[in-house]
Amino acid sequence: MNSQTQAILATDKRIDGKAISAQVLSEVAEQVGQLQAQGVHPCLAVVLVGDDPASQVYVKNKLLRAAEVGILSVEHYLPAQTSAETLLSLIETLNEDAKVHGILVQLPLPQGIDEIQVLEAIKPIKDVDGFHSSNVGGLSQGRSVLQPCTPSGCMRLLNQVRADLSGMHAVVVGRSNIVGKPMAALLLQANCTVTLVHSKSRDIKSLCQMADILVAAVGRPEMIKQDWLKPGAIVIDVGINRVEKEGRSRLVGDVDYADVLDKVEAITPVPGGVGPMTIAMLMSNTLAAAQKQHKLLSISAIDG
Ligand SMILES: Nc1nc(=O)c2c([nH]1)NC[C@@H]1CN(c3ccc(C(=O)N[C@@H](CCC(=O)O)C(=O)O)cc3)C=[N+]21
Repeated sequence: MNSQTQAILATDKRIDGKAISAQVLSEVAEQVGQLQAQGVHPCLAVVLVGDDPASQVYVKNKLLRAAEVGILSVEHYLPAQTSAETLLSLIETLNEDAKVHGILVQLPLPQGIDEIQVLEAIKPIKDVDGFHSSNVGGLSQGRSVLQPCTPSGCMRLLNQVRADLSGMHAVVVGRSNIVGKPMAALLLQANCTVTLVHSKSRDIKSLCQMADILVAAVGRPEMIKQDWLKPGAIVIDVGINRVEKEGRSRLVGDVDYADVLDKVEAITPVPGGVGPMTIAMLMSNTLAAAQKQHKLLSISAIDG
């Protein structure tokens, strides 16, 4: 095999999150256009507390994507010392503002603010992150509710490789409320056998070796190597780790991409995999929230 063929084969295995997110965004843009024609202008409110530089970059990217698909946005930047009362009263104002369809409070919040209390204050129908207990519970019951963006983006990427995931063994590494737990719920809904692995699990490596689908969401740079995988596994890498390599700052995932590439059927790169999908699903959720608030979408289970 010459190196060019090898390169093409290698690219074939790469699940192109950038391209797939562009597809999602163009579908969203089209539907936003239809809503606008009916006089509804979908609008996302983004709240950022404090001055974490990574959060500022993420928020900026979200606002750029919103503008591209025709979703309006309002930004609220609050200082790190903001009290819980001030933040809660802003959320109340946004809840009551009929022009605002989606509310996103960027995480993590500064220390001293109770994250759960803040997320619970957002009206479930405007909860485009899917973090309110009503949406978390609805997801676990298999109802059609607003779903967390990163896991739903991962499902979209998986469905690009296989339309039907029934009976596959999915191993999710990491049990966060934002990724691991909702990811397990979505995979279960797609009829996978699901193993949720975490820091207290015994023999993590051999659990990973059982995976037809491996979802890595632990935040440990390049932890997963070739010998952790079953041949032909499908790998979704949620990790975004900034590391110093050859004197430069680079982003790497939780999976050692170069090491595992030969062994997998398909794998998401970092960057250009799950990250762009997360933002695309946020736009899709904002559209769905606007449709629902104007009774143009019959998601029976999302209520005010
Ligand atoms: N309430 C809330 N909702 C979130 O969805 C949320 C959050 N808080 N806090 C932080 C995390 C992280 N997150 C990312 C979104 C896009 C990329 C992304 O687009 N990444 C690019 C690279 C970006 C870069 O170069 O840094 C990529 O992977 O290709 C990454 C990370 C959303 N989050």
